[in-house]
Amino acid sequence: MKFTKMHGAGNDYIYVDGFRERLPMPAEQLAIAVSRPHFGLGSDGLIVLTPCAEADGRMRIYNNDGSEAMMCGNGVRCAARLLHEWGDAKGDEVRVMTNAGLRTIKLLPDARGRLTRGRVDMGKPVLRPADIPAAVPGERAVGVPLTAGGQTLRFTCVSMGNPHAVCFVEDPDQFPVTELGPLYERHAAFPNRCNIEFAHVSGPEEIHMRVWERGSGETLACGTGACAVLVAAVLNGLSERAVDMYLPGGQLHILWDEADGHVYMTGPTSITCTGEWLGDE
Ligand SMILES: N[C@@H](CCC[C@H](N)C(=O)O)C(=O)O
Repeated sequence: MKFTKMHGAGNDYIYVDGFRERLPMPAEQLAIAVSRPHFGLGSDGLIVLTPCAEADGRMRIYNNDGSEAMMCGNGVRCAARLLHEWGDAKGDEVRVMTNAGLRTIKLLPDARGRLTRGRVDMGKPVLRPADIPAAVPGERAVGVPLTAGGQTLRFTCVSMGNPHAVCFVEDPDQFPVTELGPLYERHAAFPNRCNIEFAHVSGPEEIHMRVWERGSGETLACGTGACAVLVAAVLNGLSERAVDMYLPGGQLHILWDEADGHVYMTGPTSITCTGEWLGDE
């Protein structure tokens, strides 16, 4: 099976061209196999692109534990670039169908004039707890206290196609993300588990964050997570509606547009390598 390894701000996936390649095993099993460091290729998960009548391609995303997610913000930029480079999408505006609906990506030139950057219309954030889903009372989950590991933290919950819970802390670099992340991922308030973000607003247009991803553990970046953090910051009156988001693997620009209520994410894509998976075990 031929593959492409890509990352967006350090969030790395194995991409399979399902237009022309056949998966050698069910995608859930393949995601676990290819993602394993040392024994596989090492990645945050697997992304499979296939034909779609209503878009330039369909994207399905699997975390490295084999669970399927609805959306991947960093992945959808990489998917758009691949569909463009493979010739399956004509022009620099690419439409990708995801389990969370259609996403449109405008490919943008980098400093060398190559179309490696992407601006994604991520749609409207979902704020009603029942739709996230988050089992908390009220119309919106803003600053809700949740207890895990003997301490109580306040979370703002947002779905960007997948569920996110955002906690504002003093210093994300020093925060025990790998200790508390897994406890909150599986907290009773989140019936489908949850992606957990720890963020610090360092200026009205600048936020630093780390993320514990549902099904993948701590990753270097999460696109839907960065969008959820901005929405949470605005809902808590902490930032402007457009910010530079700094993650351990890179930087994204996020805007929550007042006019149409959509969130727009702009960021990079990088191709690490292409190759052939033999899975000879
Ligand atoms: N890294 C992604 C999100 C991947 C899915 C997530 N772990 C989930 O299970 O919801 C992104 O860039 O958005």
